[in-house]
Amino acid sequence: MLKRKIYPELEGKILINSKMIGNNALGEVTNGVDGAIELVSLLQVAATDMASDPKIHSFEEVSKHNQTKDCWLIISGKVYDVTPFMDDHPGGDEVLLAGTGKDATNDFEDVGHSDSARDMMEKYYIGEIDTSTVPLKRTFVMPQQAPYNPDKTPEFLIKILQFLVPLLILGLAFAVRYFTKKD
Ligand code: HEM
Repeated sequence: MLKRKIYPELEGKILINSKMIGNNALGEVTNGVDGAIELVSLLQVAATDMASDPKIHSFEEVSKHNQTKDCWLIISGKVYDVTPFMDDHPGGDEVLLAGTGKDATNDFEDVGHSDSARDMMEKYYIGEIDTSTVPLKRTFVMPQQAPYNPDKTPEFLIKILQFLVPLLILGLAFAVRYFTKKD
């Protein structure tokens, strides 16, 4: 018969992607067959809990964490608290800070992060983003074309001058000729 044992010390610190962390807990549990079975069920419960009940954060809440000492990022619908990673990020803390207050997925993907960088993210995962609270991306709107200007005054004036100026020159030429002939 199975002897059920409870491991309160395991609570909240056992699972990250099916890998157990915490040596004490692992040692204690694997010492006995009963314990191992219990551990499996504990892990299953924890895994189910984690999978079915991630914390949902609103965009507004996440956006408030926008400092070096308190920095949350939204990447691919997930929320990461990268505060402990600020000093160690190979790309520097400034790019991480610049990724706050928005969906940083494109920033993250544009860099072409390695698989090990992606594995690392699990460490900082703190929940999902409530997508309905994320403001729509600002899309480029073509500026309205300047309305057609029906006022053709300058063009009209130029056309008249183009016609009048040669006439004036011609008139002047005739006048000069006329007066010089008289002399
Ligand atoms: C949880 C989030 C993040 C993690 C765990 C992470 C991790 C890493 C790691 C491990 C590298 C080294 C290269 C590699 O292995 O790919 C790296 C490089 C880099 N990261 Fe991140 N990163 C994160 C978010 C971001 C974000 C949001 C940006 C914004 C643009 C960014 C920008 C960069 C840049 C520019 C480099 C290149 C550094 C270089 O090669 O000169 N990272 N990141």
